[in-house]
Amino acid sequence: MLFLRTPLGEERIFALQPPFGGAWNRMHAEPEQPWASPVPAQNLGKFRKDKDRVAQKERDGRQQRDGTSLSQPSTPTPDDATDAATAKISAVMMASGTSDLRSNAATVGSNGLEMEEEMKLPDRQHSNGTVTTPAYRGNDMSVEANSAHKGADHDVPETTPNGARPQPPGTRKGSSPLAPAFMVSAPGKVIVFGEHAVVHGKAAMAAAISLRSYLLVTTLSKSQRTVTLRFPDISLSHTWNIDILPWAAFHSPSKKRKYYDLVTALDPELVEAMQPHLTAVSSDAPPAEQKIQHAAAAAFLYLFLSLGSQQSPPCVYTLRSTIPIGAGLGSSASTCVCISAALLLQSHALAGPHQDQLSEEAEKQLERINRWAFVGELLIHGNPSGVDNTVASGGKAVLFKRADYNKPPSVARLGDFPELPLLLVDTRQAKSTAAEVAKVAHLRTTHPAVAGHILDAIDKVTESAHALIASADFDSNNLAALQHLGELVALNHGLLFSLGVSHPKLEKLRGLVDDADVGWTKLTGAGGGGCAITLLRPTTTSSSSSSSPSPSKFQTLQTRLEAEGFEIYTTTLGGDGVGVLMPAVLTNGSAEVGGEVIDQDKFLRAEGREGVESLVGVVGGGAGGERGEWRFWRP
Ligand SMILES: Nc1ncnc2c1ncn2[C@@H]1O[C@H](COP(=O)(O)OP(=O)(O)OP(=O)(O)O)[C@@H](O)[C@H]1O
Ligand SMILES: C[C@@](O)(CCO)CC(=O)[O-]
Repeated sequence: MLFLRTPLGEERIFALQPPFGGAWNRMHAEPEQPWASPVPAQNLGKFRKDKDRVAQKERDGRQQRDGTSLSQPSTPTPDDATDAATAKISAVMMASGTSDLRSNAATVGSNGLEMEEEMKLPDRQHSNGTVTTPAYRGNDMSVEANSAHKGADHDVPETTPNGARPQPPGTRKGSSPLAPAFMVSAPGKVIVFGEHAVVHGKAAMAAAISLRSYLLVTTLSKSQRTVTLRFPDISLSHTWNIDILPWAAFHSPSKKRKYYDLVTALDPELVEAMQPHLTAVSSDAPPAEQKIQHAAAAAFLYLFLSLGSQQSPPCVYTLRSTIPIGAGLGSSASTCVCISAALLLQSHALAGPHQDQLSEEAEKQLERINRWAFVGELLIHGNPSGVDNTVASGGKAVLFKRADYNKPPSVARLGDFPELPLLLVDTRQAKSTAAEVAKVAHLRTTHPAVAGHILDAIDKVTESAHALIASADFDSNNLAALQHLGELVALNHGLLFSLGVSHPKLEKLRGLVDDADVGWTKLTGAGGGGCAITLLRPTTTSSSSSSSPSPSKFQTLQTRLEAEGFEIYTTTLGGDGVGVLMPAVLTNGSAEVGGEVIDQDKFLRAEGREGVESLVGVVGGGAGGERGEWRFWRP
């Protein structure tokens, strides 16, 4: 039987900050947008089962199915071979500290992004007397992408009437080396209190989990004018020709957004301009599968067109996740955070996380990533509150509230976790967040007074839980305190059930846990399937450290849960948010000089969740501890 734990291995939950209001602030219940992708449950279930099979297919070199696919980036040209070798050498040199590519960092702004805000970042005085300018130095991830970028910039011809800048076939760019591959990673989350109500302006309490998505960014030879997605978890593999993408629409003066803008809604004209480039994605896949793939592709493409430029380096973006998809654990938000962070890094709009980074600087970078991740979530969910991407960006635990969608949300970081033993179980009934959120919006239209009261009641539950946990004398080993919190958990579930977002499998799960009398259970995330959390009851009434029900009770429960086909997850609560591995090289006990270079092939070949974690996991490595090569923005 497994628990959610803090990174220190303790079972804890949050010490909360200032009180939050319960006002009914906003009815944010627009109908689902046409580009949002309700994900049919049965298909997501299939994807989860098939994850490894799909990865195998990728390994077997399955060809892309879409009509617009270009040459497979994995088939190297002689130029590629030279560039790839150079990139590997650069990566290893960087990893072993024998190369200083930082001097390349001076070129900025060639990506079309506005750079003036970045220029305002304060220089930092180090204890040794040196000063670094955060955007361009330190352990600066953005630097290396620059060389490829600059080369592209020089050779770009005038635009054609449709705004595209065609590349003459066979054109050989300048001889700058390829940017080494790098990775980003972001966590999933559990919502402890307040899901759905948070979409309607109430507060929610949520924490990062240790299940994560990992995105590998591999730069191609400049002679290839392509951008490729390889998302094997959802059987998506697609290549676009960079030069024919709708840059003119996205970069017209009235449409172009700055990398630090707060974008709270999608631009329908831009969504429209993207459509022809999405229709070719997985065009021969079954419709339900295609919806899932289109949602992910749309999120990527909108961000790529917003943050990149026609001079963006040709790249392959390979994503693998250990988070079950459509299970309420924030898989989409984690994906969007990875994409946002990678594109912002490539656009030189972020200083990579580095030692001695000031808290406010880290916060600013995270905010930037989070804002664009929210835009990705708009494409997948239609109407997200932003809590998932906020946790996936910043990690740890938060009390989140978005009263006004035109303003940034209020986010109180919950720095300290009181002990709280939780059990996380997945019904493996896949669902669509967009569909569940739309259900609640519909209920608000058909039964406004009743639905309004239910949402208000959820707000009160979150408020009470916050007050309880934040109180100085809260002790999760104390039965009375835990009983009180547990009752709030059960109340929250009952209210979510009333909103119509539970599922027979979630009720079955709850029944089994109730029968075992081990604690209090609620669904977590959007519901309609997916996961539930159980706050475990202590076996003793004393404040002893043994706060869990007896092993035999657990054993019986575990057997019964597994017999129903439910899956019990091991994870820790409150870990780091988005992280960067630049270059994509890990020690991994490798005999390779400078460490093991993580390339596409190795990454795709990693077997399942364990394989991904043991190859690249932010925690994993030989001793199972944190891998020091991963860096995080830590506010
Ligand atoms: N590993 C992944 N690879 C590619 N795309 C993914 C991946 N995980 C999620 N997605 C995208 O996100 C969508 C799932 O989002 P959805 O909101 O329905 O589930 P969730 O984020 O897991 O749950 P919740 O929002 O309740 O936490 C998928 O349809 C897909 O488009
Ligand atoms: C159901 C919901 O409240 C949580 C999904 O994880 C939706 C959202 O907040 O965007």
